[in-house]
Amino acid sequence: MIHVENLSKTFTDKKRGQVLAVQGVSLDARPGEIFGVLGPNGAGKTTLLRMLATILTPTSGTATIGGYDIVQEPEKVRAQLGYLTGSAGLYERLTGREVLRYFGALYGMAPEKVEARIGELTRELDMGEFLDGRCDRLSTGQKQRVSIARSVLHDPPVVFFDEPTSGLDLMAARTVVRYIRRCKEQGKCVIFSTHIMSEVEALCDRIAIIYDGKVAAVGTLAELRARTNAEFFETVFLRIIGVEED
Ligand SMILES: Nc1ncnc2c1ncn2[C@@H]1O[C@H](COP(=O)(O)OP(=O)(O)OP(=O)(O)O)[C@@H](O)[C@H]1O
Repeated sequence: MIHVENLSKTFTDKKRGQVLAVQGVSLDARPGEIFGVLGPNGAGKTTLLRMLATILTPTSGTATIGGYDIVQEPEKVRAQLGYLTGSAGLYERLTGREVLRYFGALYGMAPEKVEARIGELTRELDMGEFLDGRCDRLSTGQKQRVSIARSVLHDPPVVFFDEPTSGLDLMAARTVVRYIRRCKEQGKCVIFSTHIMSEVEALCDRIAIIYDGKVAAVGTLAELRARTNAEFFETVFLRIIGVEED
């Protein structure tokens, strides 16, 4: 479903000069798989996802989503994709339901289809109590659920969740994690970026550890444990990125 080959992105920064944010990343992810992208701050996770979502143009390399090339066929790629970013703002004066209806129209969905999806997502994300409240009065966790609903409203086969639980309390994070599992059950290909080890352990079928813009390792949890001869996932991670443990 996702095929990435030797993808790189270099930024030119006034102060830092050339920033090699992503360097020669190759990976594949399949339908029904939760693929974790794990790495420390600044590793290049967001840049990688933004290239795949056709928001940034790669400096070199190629990638396809559902068989469509991210540079040649960006509209087709976007139709296959739901993308939840940390910075997604909601329209404060609208209710959650109004936001979803508005985005349904932007996605070009028929109104009946939009209403049916809103019903489904209200159940799946437990939004019944607050969907008709104005967005500026919602809690952080409630806003996040509306943002998730907005990003998957068109029922895309591929979803990217970029640090979806960041800033959420335990209960709100659990709702999001449950929804990510549900996406997998529905056969979607889920790319999940985080630096929270416990979420990776609980959720991901396979994991790419990104460090300094490169894939330092990719595999199942069991494969990564065997490769590093470690059980505790923090130790696995530190050994892969070559940092000595205390
Ligand atoms: N527009 C830009 N111009 C210059 N440098 C950038 C730009 N966007 C990102 N970078 C740099 O590219 C590198 C990778 O950043 P990126 O945001 O992809 O990392 P990340 O793994 O998502 O980190 P975090 O977990 O902090 O979100 C960093 O050094 C960052 O400062």
